[in-house]
Amino acid sequence: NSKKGNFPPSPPKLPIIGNLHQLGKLPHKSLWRLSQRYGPIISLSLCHIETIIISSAETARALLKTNDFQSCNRPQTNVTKKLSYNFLDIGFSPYSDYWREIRKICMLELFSMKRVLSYEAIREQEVGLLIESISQSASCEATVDLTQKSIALTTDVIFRIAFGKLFKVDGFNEIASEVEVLLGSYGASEFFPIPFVGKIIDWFSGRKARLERVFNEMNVLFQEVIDEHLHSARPKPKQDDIIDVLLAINKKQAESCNVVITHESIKAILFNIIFAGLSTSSVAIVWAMAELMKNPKWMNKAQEEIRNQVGNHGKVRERDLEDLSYLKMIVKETLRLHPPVPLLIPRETISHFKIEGYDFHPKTMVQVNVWAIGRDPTYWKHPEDFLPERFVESSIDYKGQHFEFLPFGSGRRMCPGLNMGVKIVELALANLLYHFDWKLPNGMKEENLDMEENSGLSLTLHKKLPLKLVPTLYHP
Ligand code: HEM
Repeated sequence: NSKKGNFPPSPPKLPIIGNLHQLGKLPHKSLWRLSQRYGPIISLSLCHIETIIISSAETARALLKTNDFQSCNRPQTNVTKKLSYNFLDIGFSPYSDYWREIRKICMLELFSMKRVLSYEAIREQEVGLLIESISQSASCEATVDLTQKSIALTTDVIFRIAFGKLFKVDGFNEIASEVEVLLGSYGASEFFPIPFVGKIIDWFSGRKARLERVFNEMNVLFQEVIDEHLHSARPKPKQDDIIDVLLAINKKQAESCNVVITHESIKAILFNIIFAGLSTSSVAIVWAMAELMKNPKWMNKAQEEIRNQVGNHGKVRERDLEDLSYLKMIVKETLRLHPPVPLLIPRETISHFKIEGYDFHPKTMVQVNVWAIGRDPTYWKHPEDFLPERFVESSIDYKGQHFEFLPFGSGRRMCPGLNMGVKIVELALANLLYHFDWKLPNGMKEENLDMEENSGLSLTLHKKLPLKLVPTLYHP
């Protein structure tokens, strides 16, 4: 290593693999333990990749606010390159004129509050169907797999928003989990000091073939829906879906825009929207319900608020959500204890800067452990407890300005789908609590409900075991 300077503290390394073995099965937890020992800025060598881990609100602010521009690149891997159509997307594309332009267009056209609200009917209909299907189980006191139901809900909502219709794709859940694992892990070609040897290892281990297969399946699906949209016989939709919006930009932009949104860029953006929106929102619904099962007092309080507010309207509509302040606190508390993306998406530094006297050299990978920050006793009383009340009369929110609470990140790379994600989580949760009383199956006690996180080579933090509950229909 030829770089000089004041490096952050680092745990002892092994030859070749460096600190790789210290990541363990749950990297956010292992890194949290290391930060308690070595401080809020630590440096690790993951084979030959230099990585800095940030684990306090102050250092997160210094990175994501003070040095946001200097650190807003994304590390490039074979997986992100392939799945993002050679970096034509928003999430994995390096910082560039193209990325700035495409993110600006998407913020205005796809993620604006107006656009998010335009999909209200889709969310309400899909949540209605979810409630209908759970009601059937409730009528015969059958157990419901809420993990599977939440994934089905968010998939259907995102598909309808993106493609304009439901698309039942055989094996889509497998593609989705393959994408998650590929994105959340590194292959030998990234880590191995000699890239050529790494490529051979990835070839023999089957990783390369998995990537090709997943990409091809995803590509066929995206091409099919784009072709359908281009087909002149397609009836004019009541409201534009994401492909309509992007195709319209593609048509009119040639004269006015610095970058061109091609069909490849549309597929890359679809890749982001589908995979960024899907599991993040569904895991938040699952964790919230699991925490409420563990804390029946909070469950009752939430149900009381919702049932009083909604009365006998028969369902919670999006316009009711504004008045459900306790429900909103539950969502915040869930995102604090179980941030769906616990280490954010890795950043890469563009130029040199210092935080707390430590040098950050160009091309260093940086990860922010928002899971650890959300449990830091410096900012949170009883940090391990699920206490929605902590947000009463608190101005703390998740919009990237309170660095002790960053479930959507902060700065230039912050999640643009925040409004879309929060709307679906709040609406689904409110309706699950309005329509049903819930108990654990087979007389299980709250304290025995398993809250283990999944062992995870995935960017998203899942509950390890599916959440299975027994619903009883509530009659207003
Ligand atoms: C509860 C739901 C969600 C959570 C917790 C969440 C969280 C995040 C986080 C932590 C990041 C990385 C931010 C960073 O690196 O600083 C991110 C990025 C992103 N999210 Fe979300 N997200 C959610 C829903 C969505 C939805 C519904 C969409 C799209 C419809 C979406 C689209 C994106 C995109 C495109 C990026 C990449 C941004 C960039 O690199 O410029 N997210 N999200």
